Amino acid sequence: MAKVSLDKSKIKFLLLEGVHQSAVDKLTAAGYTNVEYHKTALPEDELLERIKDAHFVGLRSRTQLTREVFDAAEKLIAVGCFCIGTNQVDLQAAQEKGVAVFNAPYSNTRSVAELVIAEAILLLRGIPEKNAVCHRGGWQKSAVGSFEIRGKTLGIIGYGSIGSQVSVLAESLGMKVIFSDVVTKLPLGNAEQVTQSELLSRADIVSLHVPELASTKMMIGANEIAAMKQGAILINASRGTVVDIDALAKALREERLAGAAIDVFPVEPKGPQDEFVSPLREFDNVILTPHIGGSTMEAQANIGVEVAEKLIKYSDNGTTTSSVNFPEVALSSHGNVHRLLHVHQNVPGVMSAINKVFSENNINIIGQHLQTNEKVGYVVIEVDAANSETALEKVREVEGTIRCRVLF
Ligand SMILES: NC(=O)c1ccc[n+]([C@@H]2O[C@H](COP(=O)([O-])OP(=O)(O)OC[C@H]3O[C@@H](n4cnc5c(N)ncnc54)[C@H](O)[C@@H]3O)[C@@H](O)[C@H]2O)c1
Ligand SMILES: O=C(O)CC[C@@H](O)C(=O)O
Repeated sequence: MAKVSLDKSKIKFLLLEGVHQSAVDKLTAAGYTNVEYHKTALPEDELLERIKDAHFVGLRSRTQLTREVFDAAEKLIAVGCFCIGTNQVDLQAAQEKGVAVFNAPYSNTRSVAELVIAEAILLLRGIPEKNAVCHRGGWQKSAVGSFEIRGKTLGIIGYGSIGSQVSVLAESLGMKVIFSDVVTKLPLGNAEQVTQSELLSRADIVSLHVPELASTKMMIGANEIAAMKQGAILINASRGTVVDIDALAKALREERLAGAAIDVFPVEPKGPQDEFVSPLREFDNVILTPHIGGSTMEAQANIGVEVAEKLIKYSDNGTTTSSVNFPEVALSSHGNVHRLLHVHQNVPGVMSAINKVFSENNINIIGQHLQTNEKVGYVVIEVDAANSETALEKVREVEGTIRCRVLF
């Protein structure tokens, strides 16, 4: 019988943006030795070239996987975002091509939460300006404008994995926490859910922890900043599209806000060779960081393992648990049977056509696992080894098929 399950050594992993070595180690230990590793994001033309024969791609926040890239990526099976955000990936295009996308939803959340708390303390004490003055030879020894965070009100917009951890840390330091979210959330500790407008009017520090969505684009603009307390502080470690930077710069220039900490920007340099351009560079009372909220050794090592494991499981046995765009199927290893992984448009008639292939060709189905979302169906069919090649050939012809592969 012809070999239809791809040899592991032929499965190409394209890893970009310096994902942690732990990912490479995991892949290698699992038998995936064909790993092409790049320390940076690739220029678009090079990405289009390198991704052509890749079965898996791993990236962080700088690589844009557009529809054009998916069109070029003829062999792509799955994408691993070695981070939380998946806004850099055209999830719709991925789904239409039958490409599963995975991320690491928790591994760097503590790192972001710690940074936010540190920034809140530094900004309330006016440390960024005092530090800048010292560097220039000055000596601003004064308590004016310096405050403890104890007793102050922290307003968290987006009470998810990161927002809720910031909440717990802030309360442990004696802060009062209020939060707003589009979903009703169980408050941790003594935190209180309020409307966004109430939050803006009450908080001494506003910290943003929402994902990049059409609904969060520019959600903090001139009106929202005007609604904040005089002398309040804004922290954004979510996504650069969430805040109107020009409106923020204006409020800082007018001394409406006492300071800000911004980790993410509408346009971020592609790498160290590019200049970081922002109207916020002029302010000593703004902490500017190069999108490193989640960049700690602990977080990156954990992310490397977590995402590599998800890619390995999908490659080895078809499991899609926790994919962000794909129906979730959890499978154990397949022993002696062969496993067909069939991705199809979720329209009436596809499953009956697939099942007809098996009955008409007298192929016994040993096991079948089906999950769907509104666009895509993912069915895993276990068959006897002797029948997998015929089954693969026939189900590939079923109308509505997006892709199909076999594992053994
Ligand atoms: N700076 C960094 O390095 C860094 C690191 C990790 C994550 N992030 C960013 O932080 C974001 C949040 O991460 P998370 O793990 O807490 O995500 P999460 O999905 O756990 O939480 C997001 C929360 O925002 C809420 N939300 C969505 N739209 C909202 C709106 N319009 N108003 C109020 N709440 C809204 C959601 O209901 C959810 O509770 C990520 O999507 C990512 O973009 C940045
Ligand atoms: O590592 C990165 O580039 C992105 C980190 C962060 O924004 C995330 O979404 O997890």
